[in-house]
Amino acid sequence: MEERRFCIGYALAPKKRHSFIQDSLVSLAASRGIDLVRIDTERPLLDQGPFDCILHKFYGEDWRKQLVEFRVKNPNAFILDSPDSIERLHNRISMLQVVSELKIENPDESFGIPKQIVIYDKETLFDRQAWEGLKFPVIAKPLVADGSAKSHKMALVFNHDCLNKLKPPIVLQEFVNHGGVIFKVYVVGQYVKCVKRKSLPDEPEAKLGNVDGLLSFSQVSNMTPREKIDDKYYKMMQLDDTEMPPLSFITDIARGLQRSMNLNLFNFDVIRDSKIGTRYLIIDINYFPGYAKMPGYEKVLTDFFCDLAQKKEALNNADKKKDVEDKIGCDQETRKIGSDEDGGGQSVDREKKETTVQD
Ligand SMILES: Nc1ncnc2c1ncn2[C@@H]1O[C@H](COP(=O)(O)OP(=O)(O)OP(=O)(O)O)[C@@H](O)[C@H]1O
Ligand SMILES: O=P(O)(O)O[C@H]1[C@H](OP(=O)(O)O)[C@@H](OP(=O)(O)O)[C@@H](O)[C@@H](O)[C@@H]1OP(=O)(O)O
Ligand SMILES: [Mg+2]
Ligand SMILES: [Mg+2]
Repeated sequence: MEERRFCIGYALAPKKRHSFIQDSLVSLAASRGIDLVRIDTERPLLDQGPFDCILHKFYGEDWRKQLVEFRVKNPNAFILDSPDSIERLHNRISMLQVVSELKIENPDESFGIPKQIVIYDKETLFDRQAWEGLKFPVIAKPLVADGSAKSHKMALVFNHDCLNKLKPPIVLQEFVNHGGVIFKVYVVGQYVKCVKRKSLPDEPEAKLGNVDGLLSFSQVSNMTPREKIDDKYYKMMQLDDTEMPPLSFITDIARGLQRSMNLNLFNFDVIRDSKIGTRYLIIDINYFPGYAKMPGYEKVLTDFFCDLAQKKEALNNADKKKDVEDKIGCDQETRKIGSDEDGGGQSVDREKKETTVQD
């Protein structure tokens, strides 16, 4: 009998394609019956395939429409992840709202988000009342987090004097001292992996020198050594000495977020408050992050794809069984109704299948 293969079409921007689709991943997946096939986003999706699953980090109205059409034609295929679920991560307020709504019972650790406000216009930026309760330094982050270079442009703000340089809409988030180390938690379906990365130093104003009230930066944890804000500081930093957060606590948060956001592929950034060593703050959530930086990413992703293949198989089998049952049911009905034409030709109203994968 011919081997049944599971075909995943991927639609990724060039940068992501180069980092994620590595030979090591493609060959491991292929050896376990999974084919990774590039989707040509310049051509209609429905002209390509067939695909059992679509993996995408690609935006735009046209792409959304194409996914809707694909879903109608392929109700048993998976779309990772649903554009509606991803959408929430494109706004830094809605992104962290899910964290605030999350309830996790844990006697030893607590979690939340830093104090923050959203500013839509210059006028409000200078309105001291709007700042009430917010302490300097703050980090100004673009409200929109759509993956553009602009959306990663941050600024550390130390006082009111340089507010003119900020461009709303922005989120102003209190800077929390956290020992210069950030925890990145990668989620792939049920899999959760927490790693350490370098971050901004505690008391940045003192550590980074005279910074004129405002210091701009972008993607600190991705920086190459040449770009680091203060190389001496990073040399001094002993990343290895930093204790990891309790894994079960992090896993609980990851699973909670996954459930409420209905996403399979994301990561989130966590910092530990230096003042309250058991308090963790979630500062960022990213859709389809740089998984290739995760140790052993090929196996993790391949295992996840294999799980999908099994789920798809189960769906197909359930459909086949239903078809047989319907056919039998239908034949009996036809026999009962006799010559009633409508009775025999009824189509089955199929249960709407979710394209995201939940256990
Ligand atoms: N409230 C905060 N307190 C202290 N440091 C922070 C805070 N918010 C952000 N940072 C630092 O700034 C960096 C960038 O912030 P953030 O993660 O929100 O930006 P991003 O551009 O969305 O990052 P990514 O590349 O992970 O998508 C963080 O990795 C962390 O080092
Ligand atoms: O490749 P992309 O453009 O998707 O970049 C993503 C980047 O992954 P990369 O390592 O592949 O650059 C991620 O890094 P890690 O959190 O894993 O460190 C994170 O910075 C995301 O925010 C970026 O997504 P964006 O916010 O820009 O959509
Ligand atoms: Mg981040
Ligand atoms: Mg981000």
